[in-house]
Amino acid sequence: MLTVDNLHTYYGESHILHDISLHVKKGSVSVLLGRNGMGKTTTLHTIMGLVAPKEGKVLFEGNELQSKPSYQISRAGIGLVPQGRRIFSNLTVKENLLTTYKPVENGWDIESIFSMFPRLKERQKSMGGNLSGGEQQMLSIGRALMTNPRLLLLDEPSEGLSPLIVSDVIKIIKELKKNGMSMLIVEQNLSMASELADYVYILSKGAVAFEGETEAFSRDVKQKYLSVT
Ligand SMILES: Nc1ncnc2c1ncn2[C@@H]1O[C@H](COP(=O)(O)OP(=O)(O)OP(=O)(O)O)[C@@H](O)[C@H]1O
Repeated sequence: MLTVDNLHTYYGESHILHDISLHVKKGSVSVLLGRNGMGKTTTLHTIMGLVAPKEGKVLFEGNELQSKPSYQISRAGIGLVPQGRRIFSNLTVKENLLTTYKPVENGWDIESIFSMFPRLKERQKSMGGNLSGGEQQMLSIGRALMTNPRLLLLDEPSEGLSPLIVSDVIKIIKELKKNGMSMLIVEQNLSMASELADYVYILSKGAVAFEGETEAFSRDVKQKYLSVT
C-alpha cells in the first residue's frame, strides 16, 4: 500500500534522512522506532508532504506522491495524527472534527466518530484546550479519521499519557486495525510498539538500522539501538 524508496530529506544544508526505504502492507501496522532525533518525525513529514525530499519516492497505492503538497496527499487517502496532538484549542471538539471532514460513502462521519469515542461525544461542546491529554489524543485520532484515510500515520500517540490512557489508545489502534486500517506508527513506548506492530523499523542517524517481523526484534537489537537494558 505504501512504499518509501531511497528517501533523502534535508533541512537546509543538514542531511537528515539517508536513503530510507520502508513498506506498509495493506491492513498491517508498521512501527518506526529509534532514539530522539533519529529522523522518525521527519520520515512521517516527508511522506505527508510537509517536507519535500531531495531524492527518493513515496508511492501510495501505486501513485507517486513525493512532489505533491500535503493537502493533495491527504486527499489521496493518507491521514496524520501529529506529535503533540495539535488540536485547535479555541474550537470545540465537534468543530475540531468538522475542520477535516471529507465525506466518503460508508466512511467515517461525526456519528461514527462519536460512537468509537463516546468521551468525545460527551465533550463535544467543550473547547479543545480544556480537554485532558488523553481526550486530546482521541480527538487528534478522530480528526485524522474524519479525512477518511486508508493509511494512518501516527506520531508518538502514547507521548505524555498515563499507562491507563496508553492502554485506551492501544485498544483504539487495535480496533482500527481489526477494521482494516493500515498504519505507520512512530513510537518510543517499546511495549506498545511490540503489542501493535506486524513489522518494525529502527532508525538510527536518519537511516534504517534494523527491520524485521516483530518476533525478530531481539533483545540485542533493542539494546543496541534503543537504550534498553
Ligand atoms: N525544522 C527543522 N529544521 C532543522 N532541523 C530539524 C528540524 N526538525 C528536526 N530537525 C532535526 O532533524 C533531526 C531529526 O529530527 P526528527 O524530529 O525527525 O527526529 P525524531 O526521531 O522524530 O525525534 P523525536 O523523538 O525527538 O521527535 C534532528 O537532529 C532534529 O534536530
